[in-house]
Amino acid sequence: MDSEGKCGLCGIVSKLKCAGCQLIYYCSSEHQKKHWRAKHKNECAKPYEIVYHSPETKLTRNEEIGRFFMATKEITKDTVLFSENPLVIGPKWNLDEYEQRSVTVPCVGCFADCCLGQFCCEYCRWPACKPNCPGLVNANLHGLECGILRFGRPPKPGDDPESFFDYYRYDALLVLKCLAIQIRSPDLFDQMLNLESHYEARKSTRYYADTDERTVSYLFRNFLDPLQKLERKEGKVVLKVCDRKTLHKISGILEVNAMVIPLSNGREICGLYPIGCMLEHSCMPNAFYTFDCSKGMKLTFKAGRDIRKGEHLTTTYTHSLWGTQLRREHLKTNKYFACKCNRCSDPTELDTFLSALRCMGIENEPCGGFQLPIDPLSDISDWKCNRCPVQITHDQVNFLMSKIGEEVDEVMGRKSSVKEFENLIHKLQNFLHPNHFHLLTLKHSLIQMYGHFPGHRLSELSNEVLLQKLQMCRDMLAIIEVLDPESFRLTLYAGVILLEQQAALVECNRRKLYTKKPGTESDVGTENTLNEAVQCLVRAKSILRNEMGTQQGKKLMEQIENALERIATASPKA
Ligand SMILES: C[S@@+](CC[C@H](N)C(=O)[O-])C[C@H]1O[C@@H](n2cnc3c(N)ncnc32)[C@H](O)[C@@H]1O
Repeated sequence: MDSEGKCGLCGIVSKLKCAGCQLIYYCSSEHQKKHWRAKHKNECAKPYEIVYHSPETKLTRNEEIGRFFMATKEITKDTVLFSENPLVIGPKWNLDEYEQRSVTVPCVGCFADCCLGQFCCEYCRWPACKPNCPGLVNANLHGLECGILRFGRPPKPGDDPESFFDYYRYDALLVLKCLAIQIRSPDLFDQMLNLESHYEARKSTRYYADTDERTVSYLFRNFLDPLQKLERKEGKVVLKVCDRKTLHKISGILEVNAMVIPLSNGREICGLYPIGCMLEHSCMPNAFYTFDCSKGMKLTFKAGRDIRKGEHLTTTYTHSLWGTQLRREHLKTNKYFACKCNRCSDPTELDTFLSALRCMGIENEPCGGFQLPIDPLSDISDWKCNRCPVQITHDQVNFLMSKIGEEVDEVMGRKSSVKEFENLIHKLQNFLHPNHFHLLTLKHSLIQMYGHFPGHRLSELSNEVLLQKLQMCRDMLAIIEVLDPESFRLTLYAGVILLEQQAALVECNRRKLYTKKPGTESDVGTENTLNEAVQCLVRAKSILRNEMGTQQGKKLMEQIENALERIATASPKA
């Protein structure tokens, strides 16, 4: 029987198919031509399609996920899925209190660090890195909002310093830039407003209240009210769409869709990519993206592993090394959905035990088992031991986790000593599974302190501590292998561990110290230790290949090359 499907343009059931991709049906060649010009020429032959849920396109509906990408054929690992230039880029829209009151701010032209009150754009007086920064006259950068910012009344030198922080709220700039898109292209503006904002759900949150004061009222008070006053006076309209609801909607769109772009100066900015943001979330995704800072922050999505026909293309919106409860809370609060992926659904998190707590047993007599959530997809689930009948309530788990979280943040947030890290790890091991994500965070720092901190250089470490460092590296890599089996997400994190593992192995070799063979109880000779060190570096080089656009990736690669050279020089046969 001939196959049939709904016409890509009008939805009538038809038999004629696009000869190129064999995926889209048409009722007539006229509709095929129209659809080709309007849309399909950009999609044909691509190994995926965007599945819409709008009534006009009559394609598969998925009310919960909304629009998403689906593979229309097999896709092999590393295939470039698409590249896209940003619709808009700008300073981060979500600054913490410290950032809101910093005198170092991003240049409005190029986002380089600059000092409040030093240089500025000669038209709107907003801070710039230098008076002739090329970004100031670039229509896609500062050109977008400069005309509106000129309506403001900036503070003058000698004014109360508070008035500078209050006036130059650069976290509101991205919202203003998005609003200004309508001046350049009403179509692009409509496309932007068509992105998901979760406007209704967001209305009852504290983000809405914060945005109302910090961004919406601020923009009207300083720039948009004066602009609208002039529009009324002169009978001309610059911004056809300019109301509080639209600004809130744009804020929601940024919250749900904007991507964070790390710059080489260490600063982070945000970009909106209307195609890129269509990928749905999974805590075990199959695709990843990189930014090319030399090409206007062009985004490129690639397949992280082989993807089967019919699979949704997925990326991660949250932190892969957080435990399930934290990831799900983050997604719920910031992206307004409850993740139900395989990893979230499994109490053991794919046997990593990343969130597991030690069971205290009956009458504080530990049974050796671990407490895991009974229903990991419920926000109020109680937990039960995987060995004895003891259960603990959701409130007890929450209380313990928030106390532990505070202690970890406190130690991580300042220049803590090796001893302080060691002590906290020692203490938390009484409550948490050795793989618990809080312990991983602390151990990832500690392995970088062992070998580098004064008094703890490699040659100064005792044999016991050196072997401990090696073991921590091996344990962490084993977890990463489960959470990122194809090595495309946790690459910098893993690269650092591999480099440290290599350093520990080289030192073991120098001391003629035998190490445990991974996964067994037997020891490994020293010549194998050096081989293992080289393998670590080779693996690190391979997994870092997609990080070469980042400053951190380049720096790490340089350290890896140097380490390889050192080993080759010291032992030409290794
Ligand atoms: C960046 S947008 C993705 C595009 C969106 N689906 C659309 O139609 O505009 C993120 C939103 O998509 C939905 N979403 C993404 N991944 C999801 C998932 N795994 N489960 C449920 N909803 C998801 C949520 O509504 C989320 O706030």
